[in-house]
Amino acid sequence: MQSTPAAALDQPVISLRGATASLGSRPVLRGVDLTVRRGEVVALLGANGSGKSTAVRSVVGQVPLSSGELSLFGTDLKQFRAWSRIGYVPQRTTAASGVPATVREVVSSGRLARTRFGLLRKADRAAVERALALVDMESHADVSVNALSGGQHQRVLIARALAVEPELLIMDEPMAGVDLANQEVLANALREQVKAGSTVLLVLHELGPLEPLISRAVVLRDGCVVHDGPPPKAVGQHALPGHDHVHPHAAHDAEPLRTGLLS
Ligand SMILES: Nc1ncnc2c1ncn2[C@@H]1O[C@H](COP(=O)(O)OP(=O)(O)OP(=O)(O)O)[C@@H](O)[C@H]1O
Repeated sequence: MQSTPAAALDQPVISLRGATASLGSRPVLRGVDLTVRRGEVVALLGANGSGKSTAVRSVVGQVPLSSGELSLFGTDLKQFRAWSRIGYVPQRTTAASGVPATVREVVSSGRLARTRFGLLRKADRAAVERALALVDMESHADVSVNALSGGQHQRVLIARALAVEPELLIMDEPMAGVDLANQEVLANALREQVKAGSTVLLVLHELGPLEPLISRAVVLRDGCVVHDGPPPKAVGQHALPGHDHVHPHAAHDAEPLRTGLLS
């Protein structure tokens, strides 16, 4: 990870203020405020279509805001160039690009943002090996990505994002379609990253094995933030799939907090 001047440590890593964005003619973000501070692990939750992916895609500059403000590491998006400080794992993709490539080659491609002229030096190669080890894929390093299972693809994509040694890791539904054994490997990899001081923003459908790592949850509904605080605990009947969540701190007569977390 790069060293950061002390003054910059106080700046939020992500500051999104009053963000609005549309896809086609559809308003998808309708005034979203999202702050992620250094060392936090923030889960972005909400029902299908509530705007979670759009929010993180706007954070990484893939969806332009129609209005509002976004700064990364204290720098306005328009001036921000330090993309190698951010590792991004998009939603539902595979590590295979159609071009024959090994696991190590795909993970190495994640390191290119840190290199000059695309040349991997010793430290770069070491970072690639560390990333492979974090997701427990060293033994598959020379295997073609075309021969991997869905869960292994996800591990390779996460290793590709980790190879850049990001200060901020953004992952969009990293556990989607991943079996339990692979989920455990990913949860361990994330735990190591958090221990090393990374800041993390995760889009999640349910907290699952990542729950112990989450410091704060932001819940979206119809493109608006409806909760920003402690992660909701799915308990009893509400832990069953299909149930809306009731927040444990809500007043007795309060409306249930419908996160869509488990729907
Ligand atoms: N290219 C597009 N053009 C128009 N509408 C879109 C486009 N992509 C997504 N949408 C719509 O924008 C809304 C928000 O989508 P988004 O993917 O951000 O939601 P999400 O909360 O991440 O959902 P999911 O949990 O299903 O991934 C959805 O209603 C979706 O149908």
